[in-house]
Amino acid sequence: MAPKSVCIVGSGNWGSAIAKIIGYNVQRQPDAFEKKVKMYMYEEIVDGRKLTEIVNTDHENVKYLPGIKLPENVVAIPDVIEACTGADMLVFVLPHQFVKKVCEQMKGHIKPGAVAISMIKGFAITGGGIQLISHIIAQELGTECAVLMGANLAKEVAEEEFCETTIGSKTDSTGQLFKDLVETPYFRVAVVKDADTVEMCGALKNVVAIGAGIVDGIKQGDNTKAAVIRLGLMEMIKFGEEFFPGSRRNTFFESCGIADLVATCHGGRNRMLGAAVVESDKTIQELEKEILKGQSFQGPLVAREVCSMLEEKGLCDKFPMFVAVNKICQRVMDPKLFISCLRNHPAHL
Ligand SMILES: NC(=O)c1ccc[n+]([C@@H]2O[C@H](COP(=O)([O-])OP(=O)(O)OC[C@H]3O[C@@H](n4cnc5c(N)ncnc54)[C@H](O)[C@@H]3O)[C@@H](O)[C@H]2O)c1
Ligand SMILES: O=P(O)(O)OC[C@H](O)CO
Repeated sequence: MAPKSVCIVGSGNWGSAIAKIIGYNVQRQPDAFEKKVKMYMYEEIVDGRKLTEIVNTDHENVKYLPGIKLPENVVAIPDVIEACTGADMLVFVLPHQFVKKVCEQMKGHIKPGAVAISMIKGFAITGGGIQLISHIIAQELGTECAVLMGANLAKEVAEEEFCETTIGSKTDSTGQLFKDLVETPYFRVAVVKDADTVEMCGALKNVVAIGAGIVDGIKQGDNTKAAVIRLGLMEMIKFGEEFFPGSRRNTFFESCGIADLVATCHGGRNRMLGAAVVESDKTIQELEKEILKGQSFQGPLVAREVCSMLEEKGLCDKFPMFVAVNKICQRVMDPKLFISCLRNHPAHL
């Protein structure tokens, strides 16, 4: 079989870290993958130069993953149609709010038989309710779409610190193909079939991470944060029962579940946001700009998406932590009341 060509759709903090892995891995497996990896990059000017030009000349994404050299076979392309045309494998790694628009541009330009994977941690709300991003990609582009989620803080992965991740794929062949593309000695991949639960975990942990940050902001310690992680996990399992029936309990014990909760609740950007919301009066947008300098917090948007579904279904009482995080982000609840929400959690009744 001819080597497969790969296109990465996205080039932020995680997009660049995964591009480093893929760029090296395709070189190690020339029979399986084409050497050139195309990476769609949303164009912007950094220090008077185009970011694509910086990446293609200096081989570093100075804005989103500074200090990390990218392999020279990763080529940044500002036109998503040019980037995806002819690709056999599409790796989606954009902040979730941009996915629909980018897919609309790609529609009609996808190679027949191409397969996709989503590394995006979020949901979309459509007329039909809450939707998984991988389902949107599959519907829009007519491709199979697997997912990859895990305890994977981008900087640590880019610095080659050991971690695990979970690929969820309904077919073994696609799961294995993407495992071959991304696995390294420091980035270990488990493949499971329960893809929807894997993806749901990746999205919901962003909300719990804000809760962990709120605990830091109100100066509570590790016991309280552990309670947030545990109660968050309970709400994630409950959310699966309500919205994604058939979830397997074991999936929550993969890297995409408990491990990502632990990592994000200690070291993630959404945790930082939770603390900042307590410590300052600024809006989420102002905090995003100030703290992340162009990167994106996914948690507030996911909290809003989740709570709009819970309200519609009359389920808010069963998910007090998700609801409280959303209200605190919306500035309609005093963060000091977060603890009473934990104290009165239905898991204690
Ligand atoms: N950063 C991490 O540690 C990490 C780890 C695992 C998963 N994730 C997930 O990966 C996804 C992508 O996150 P990230 O960290 O790579 O991105 P990021 O937070 O660095 O986001 C910035 C990216 O968005 C792009 N962008 C801005 N405006 C755009 C537009 N209008 N259209 C298209 N793109 C636009 C920017 O060019 C940049 O590439 C998210 O769902 C995130 O939850 C992130
Ligand atoms: O920095 P966060 O909070 O977006 O989390 C990053 C990753 O999802 C951690 O696995």
